[in-house]
Amino acid sequence: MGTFKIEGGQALKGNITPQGAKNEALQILCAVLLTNEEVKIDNIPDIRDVNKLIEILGNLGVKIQKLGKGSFSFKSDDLHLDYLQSEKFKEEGASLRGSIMIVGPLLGRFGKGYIPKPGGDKIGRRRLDTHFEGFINLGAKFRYNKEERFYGVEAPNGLKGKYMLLEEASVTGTANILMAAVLAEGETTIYNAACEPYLQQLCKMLVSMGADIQGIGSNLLKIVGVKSLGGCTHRVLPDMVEIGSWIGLAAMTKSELTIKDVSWDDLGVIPNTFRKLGVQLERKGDDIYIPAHKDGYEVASFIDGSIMNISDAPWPGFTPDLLSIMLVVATQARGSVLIHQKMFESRLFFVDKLIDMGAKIILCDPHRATVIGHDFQSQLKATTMTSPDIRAGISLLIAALSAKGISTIHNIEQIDRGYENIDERLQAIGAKITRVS
Ligand SMILES: CC(=O)N[C@H]1[C@@H](OP(=O)(O)OP(=O)(O)OC[C@H]2O[C@@H](n3ccc(=O)[nH]c3=O)[C@H](O)[C@@H]2O)O[C@H](CO)[C@@H](O)[C@@H]1O
Ligand SMILES: C=C(OP(=O)(O)O)C(=O)O
Repeated sequence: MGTFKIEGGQALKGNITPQGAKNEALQILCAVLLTNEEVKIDNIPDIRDVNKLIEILGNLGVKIQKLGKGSFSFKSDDLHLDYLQSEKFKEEGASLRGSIMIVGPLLGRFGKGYIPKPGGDKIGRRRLDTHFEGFINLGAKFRYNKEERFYGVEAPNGLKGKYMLLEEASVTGTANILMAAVLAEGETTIYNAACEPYLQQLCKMLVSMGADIQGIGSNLLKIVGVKSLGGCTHRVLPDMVEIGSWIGLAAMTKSELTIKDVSWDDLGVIPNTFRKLGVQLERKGDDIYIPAHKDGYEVASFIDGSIMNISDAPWPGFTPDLLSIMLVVATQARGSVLIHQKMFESRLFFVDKLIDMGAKIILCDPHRATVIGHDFQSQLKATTMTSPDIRAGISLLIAALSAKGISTIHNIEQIDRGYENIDERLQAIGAKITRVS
């Protein structure tokens, strides 16, 4: 189990450039399975989850070449599909969430796809029904081995396009069904599709490979299947959750930071949601400039004077992956705020650690926490903690960087799952953070 030691309480300063987006990279990498031609991808983040997926692709027989930092070429012209039945795959496929998205492209191209119950954060139930109902709609036969927790879909006679209304706008579910539908016969309609920028990016990549997709960016996708897809080049967007993490870090440590090349137009409500907590940020070209919040930041109130509420919703709503960061930023705001995590059931339990550090938080139930901000009248106190999931992990790291004294965070593999080289990048803007094991 890896550990960070963090000496908090110092203001940071400088520029930080966000990595390529983890959740986009996971979709895009799975799409390389759809063609036997070469696909070149730039701005792939060097993080644990992405590297694990690249390893799975390699074991499946994809020819992979590293062209430079974050830049890879993939060629899926001679796949070893028998790997999908191996014990090795059962272990490797189960180690991250993103691996689930190999099923759609494999089913679309080869008429069969398999996956063990995927991993990812333990943040409550994470059902896969939307994925498999979508494949069944396209004509696949579904089987599930309960003992081994191993899922399979098969369509030896190919897939047929269909109208479907998804039960929920699942991000990976939409990506998976879409990647199967692009090679199905006839027209598929996916209503209540997830439509976040990373899915739009996947759609654009598929179109550049020769797919026919209408409605990109909306929750109604119309796909006309094609016989085969060709190669393409694609660049991954900057990671909006990392960008939000750096905004939160700047506010909590009263630091002046510039976040470079953020692709502002793809950030949706993220900048304004930080403004609800009183965090000032300015657009400068495609950068975000955050001044040092010397006098702190004050929570806004609703027009009717009721308590501010920040909650998640499928895109274009506020991403659930930034709520833990909002919560930690709220601990030093002037005013109170209700954080409502609607999607996941067990993502707020980490507040215990913040309470230990002196934060004023009432966990109302597993989905809601009321935070009464300190307005920097009282600093959080350093402590020893263990990171339960990726976003709780980064939130605890931000808390530790703002706290007085030396904190220790264990299980930092959770943070490394989604943040590239985080210790060195934070050291470059003045943070006192060391990786001790
Ligand atoms: C690898 C990857 O890309 N992971 C992301 C992906 O996970 P993932 O695709 O697994 O998440 P889903 O979009 O399927 O659903 C997330 C959770 O929200 C619930 N739900 C979803 C849609 C909806 O309309 N109502 C609803 O309640 C689901 O029941 C589930 O508990 O999307 C999540 C939601 O943005 C993010 O937190 C994850 O970081
Ligand atoms: C929940 C997350 O990731 P995953 O879906 O990979 O567990 C996340 O990135 O916040």
